[in-house]
Amino acid sequence: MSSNSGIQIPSRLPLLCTHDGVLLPGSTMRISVDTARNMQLVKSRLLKGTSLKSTIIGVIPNTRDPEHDSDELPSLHRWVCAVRDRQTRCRSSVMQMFRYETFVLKQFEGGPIVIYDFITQLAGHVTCQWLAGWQLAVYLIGNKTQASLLYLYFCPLSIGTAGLAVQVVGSNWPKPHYTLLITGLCRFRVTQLLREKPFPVAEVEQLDKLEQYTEGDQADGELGELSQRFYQAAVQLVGMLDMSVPVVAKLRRLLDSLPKETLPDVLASMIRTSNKEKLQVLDAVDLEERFKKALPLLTRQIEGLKLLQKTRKLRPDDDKRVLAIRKGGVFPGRQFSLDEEGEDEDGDDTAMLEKKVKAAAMPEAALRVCLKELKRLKKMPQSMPEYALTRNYLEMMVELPWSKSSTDCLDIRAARVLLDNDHYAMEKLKRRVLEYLAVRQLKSTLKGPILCFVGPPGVGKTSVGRSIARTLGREFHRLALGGVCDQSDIRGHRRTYVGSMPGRIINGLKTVGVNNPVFLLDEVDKLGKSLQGDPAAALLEVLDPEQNHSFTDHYLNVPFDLSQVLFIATANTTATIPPALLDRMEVLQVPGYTQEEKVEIAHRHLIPHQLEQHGLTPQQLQIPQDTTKDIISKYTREAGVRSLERKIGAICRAVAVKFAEGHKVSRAESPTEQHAGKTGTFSSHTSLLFTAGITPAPPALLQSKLFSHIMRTSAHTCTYWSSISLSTGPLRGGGG
Ligand SMILES: Nc1ncnc2c1ncn2[C@@H]1O[C@H](COP(=O)(O)OP(=O)(O)OP(=O)(O)O)[C@@H](O)[C@H]1O
Repeated sequence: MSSNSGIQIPSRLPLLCTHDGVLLPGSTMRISVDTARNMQLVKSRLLKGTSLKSTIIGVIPNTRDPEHDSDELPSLHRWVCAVRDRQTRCRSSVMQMFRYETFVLKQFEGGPIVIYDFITQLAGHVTCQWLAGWQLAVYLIGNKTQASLLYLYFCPLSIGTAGLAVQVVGSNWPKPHYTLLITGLCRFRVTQLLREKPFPVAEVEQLDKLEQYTEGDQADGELGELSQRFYQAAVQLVGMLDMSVPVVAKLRRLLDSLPKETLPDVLASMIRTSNKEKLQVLDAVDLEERFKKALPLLTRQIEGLKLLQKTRKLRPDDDKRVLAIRKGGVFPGRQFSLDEEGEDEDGDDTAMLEKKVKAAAMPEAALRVCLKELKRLKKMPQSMPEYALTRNYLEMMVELPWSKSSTDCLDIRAARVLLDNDHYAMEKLKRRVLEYLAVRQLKSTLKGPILCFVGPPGVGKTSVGRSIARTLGREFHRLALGGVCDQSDIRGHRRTYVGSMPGRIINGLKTVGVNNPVFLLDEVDKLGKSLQGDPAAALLEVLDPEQNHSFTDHYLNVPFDLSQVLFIATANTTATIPPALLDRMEVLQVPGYTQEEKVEIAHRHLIPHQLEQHGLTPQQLQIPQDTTKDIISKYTREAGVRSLERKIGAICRAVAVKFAEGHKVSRAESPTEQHAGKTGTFSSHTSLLFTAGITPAPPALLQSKLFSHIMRTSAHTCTYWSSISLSTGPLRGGGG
């Protein structure tokens, strides 16, 4: 503004009434324009005008509640009055009149008498939103001796800020609106409203003379002292901030170069102040009064900062909070505030995002795209729908593990032990996996092959995949491909689509946070096909070691190197896997288990696992091998062990119920206590079945449909069966 000497604002200004806050001279703010009048102003004045003058508009703060603000222009040119009998009527009746009994007063006598104390009283009762922005004058009319009758005269705040529209951005979403970036130049007073439609234009009187600031004549007397105190307070405030932040350093320099008269406006727009306080500063046409109004606000901010520094030691990562002042540039840049609480993220989040982009260690191509998007983002108003899309994109890009990988801790002996511990049998499969791991140990950049475990359900294909990840010390991620029939599930959507997202591969990488996890592509044989494309075809690129170093997800639109990812696929059959996909994988058949193997798997893995799952100890429940064999041969018919595990789970639940009930297995109740050895322990075949509600029934009963049904169903049913059995007296048969 200092260089603006000689600029005179036009004597006629179009008026923009805004709810967005109070524009003070020397500050810049964004104003959202969506009312019909304001839209008209933008269209016919800002967008059509060609001269500098046409970009200067008058901004009138309209702090009435926007919800209750009608399309009507605030009564700029009307005398709006209310009557109050000072003696008899209570204030609420004033309020009512204030709101509903307004009328046009044609004649009035006497001069304006502003009764300040009355205004203050009233201000407490009128919602601030409603009152603020209105200048209130009270006229005493009629017989001056009848002072009880008061006429209130309201006229809208006639002081506003002439502003230069620096940027106009329009959008049609969610409804047509413009966003203006306006820099405040000086105060003006509305002297006469010239027209109201299509947008208000008024005759104005310029209040702050722009050139007066540049003349440099030092004020003396009280004003000089006040301005010096204000300057020192401003220096103290800036000194409390982090000087390494560029905007703070710039502000410090500005404090010295700006004329002192401008400081109240500039500082009041930056520090934490309410709209009401800003209005008071705006209303203070007299410079001395303005300093007096703004100085307490500045002192309050300093005290607040001192308190904050006392209560909270600044940590290095707390510069984020200090950065909260970075609401853009300093005067005449964007309006910025020292608000630390609540909205610390908003203003500087693009700066944070930029930092994250630079720290993400992404390849050059990706970095270039990100920086370009970031540049666009900075220019975009936040209200634009594309703002959110671009932000989401950038956030996704910075979260991806471009060069973050876990270190393999591969020891073949340990791997063998681990695989043996996790899985019984499966010799062929384990041998091949060990070979694969051994080659990987020798050549860490091994490209392929991609292993595909094919076998019936429940034979441990998925859990071997998990074990491999554990053996390698890598992150594990399972992609369930069953039923996937849209290729964008794999490759993502292009960003032009509404609600676009990256594909599962990229999402999985984001979840695990490293670029070398073990990805288990579960059920590749159940991939579907639809009008949305063939996901199996999209997988071809992913699974081809020659191509997957530059896998391009449609959403990211930049290549991501998948060559470090270890892909393992599982399928129940190769018949439905597309040949091209099958060709890229090494198929390892995982056959079903024999009965003996199942018994071993049950006792080594499934029973301990189920006991742990049900909170039981091996002392509380021991399942004899005979029982396991019975369950395998008579109640499960499967190649894998999933249903066997379920049956063991059913037994555990039944036993858990007994223990939870504090059930003591007494001789009278349980004929099997002798087998159990001690009360509350279930170990023998008979006691086990008894406890699970599976009574050691005679062979005929064992074969019966009812018994099979019980074995197949829940513990609840089993308990029911138990009670029937108990009530029928001592049990016959059963072994142990
Ligand atoms: N050899 C084994 N040793 C130990 N546990 C096993 C073995 N085989 C299977 N299991 C167990 O069986 C359960 C089912 O295994 P898993 O889910 O891996 O089967 P799957 O072959 O992937 O089945 P599907 O084809 O239906 O996905 C798991 O709890 C697993 O631990």
